[in-house]
Amino acid sequence: MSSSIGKNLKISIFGESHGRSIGVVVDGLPAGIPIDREDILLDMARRRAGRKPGSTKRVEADIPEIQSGIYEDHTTGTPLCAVIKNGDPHSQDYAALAGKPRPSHADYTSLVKYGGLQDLRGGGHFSGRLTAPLVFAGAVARAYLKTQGVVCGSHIACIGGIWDAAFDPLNVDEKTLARLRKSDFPVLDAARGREMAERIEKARMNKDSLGGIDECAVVGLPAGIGDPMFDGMESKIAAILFGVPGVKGVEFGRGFAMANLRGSEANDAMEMRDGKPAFLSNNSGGILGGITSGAPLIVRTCFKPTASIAQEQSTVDMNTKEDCRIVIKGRHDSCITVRGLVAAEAAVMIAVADAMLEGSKRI
Ligand SMILES: Cc1cc2nc3c(=O)[nH]c(=O)nc-3n(C[C@H](O)[C@H](O)[C@H](O)COP(=O)(O)O)c2cc1C
Ligand SMILES: C=C(O[C@@H]1CC(C(=O)O)=C[C@@H](OP(=O)(O)O)[C@H]1O)C(=O)O
Repeated sequence: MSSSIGKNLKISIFGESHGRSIGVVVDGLPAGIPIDREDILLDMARRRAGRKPGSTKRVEADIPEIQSGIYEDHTTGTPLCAVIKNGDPHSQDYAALAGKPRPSHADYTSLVKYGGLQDLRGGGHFSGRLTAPLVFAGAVARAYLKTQGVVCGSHIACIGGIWDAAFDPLNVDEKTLARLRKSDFPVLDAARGREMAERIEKARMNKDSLGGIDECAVVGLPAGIGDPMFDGMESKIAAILFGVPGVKGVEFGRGFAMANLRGSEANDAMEMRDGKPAFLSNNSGGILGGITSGAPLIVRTCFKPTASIAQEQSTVDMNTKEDCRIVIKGRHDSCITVRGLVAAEAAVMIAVADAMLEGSKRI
């Protein structure tokens, strides 16, 4: 099933952007995970549209209504279902777009696949709105990871050519991760953050959009989590990340920059420190052979510029089979990277929790 994923922690996301509601079923959670409602709501609020730079003006409460799986603030061990209402759809914004695919949204491909039977309002099931239930599932995964001493956080690494400082890949400070989680525009260097926000506003004024990169770190992971080949940490994480709408690239550690390094520069040398193996660098991003090394896991996610821009654009009329021009009305993010960060972080936490819930491979 395309909107379901996971081996040990299974998630299944349902709904359409302008339907009655969206939601998720999370299965495979152990019983007894303490669930702090406020902490879940913090992640929901971080993703929610609003006054964040680059955000759509669509106003949704994004309060998950728990249907099952949590009792007296603990997981019960049975399937957890949460439903999130859609309260503010403006479906009339999409009426003029019927049969005229927005360039670089999923309109064309979904029309071809479903023959026009798909719900095109607000992008339907393809909408970034579906990351609200993903973020809920991620927040539950966060609660499980907390019981294991594992913490995850992110910052905006790059928007519109402006780069934030990078995480120190060997030593990601948990206090910094906590601070970033409380910020509407999480960056390590505030001045760079202001420049990014200005670029987003400039793009919006020019009826345009911007892409960007988010950097996520997972700390406290023991060495030895994950599996080789197709169930490796990179595969698991990337599989969920590429399910987030707008994601076009994922890299771990030094990622694509590794292409231009020598082995002597790229290798993460080791030494014994206080009787334990330790790394002198972390270019591998905490993963070797698909298995965690014990160094922080570092993953960067590239979001494309939002497809729905306000400029007039060329497309085709699928009904008349003629070229045409469209002007997209409605409320759109001018930079997905800002709110997408929370969805990317959720994807990483779900994948890591899935791997941690795998049984031991040794007697
Ligand atoms: C949080 C979030 C918000 C998004 N907001 C918009 C938006 O307002 N307008 C838009 O055209 N695309 C938006 N997107 C991206 C589209 O949903 C996405 O580009 C589209 O479904 C096609 O999928 P693809 O880009 O992965 O191929 C958003 C994505 C996310 C994760
Ligand atoms: C609703 C959300 O984001 C939406 C994601 C989105 C898209 O095409 O992905 C398009 C817009 O939808 P609409 O046209 O209905 O306003 C965004 O507002 C949300 O994140 O909660």
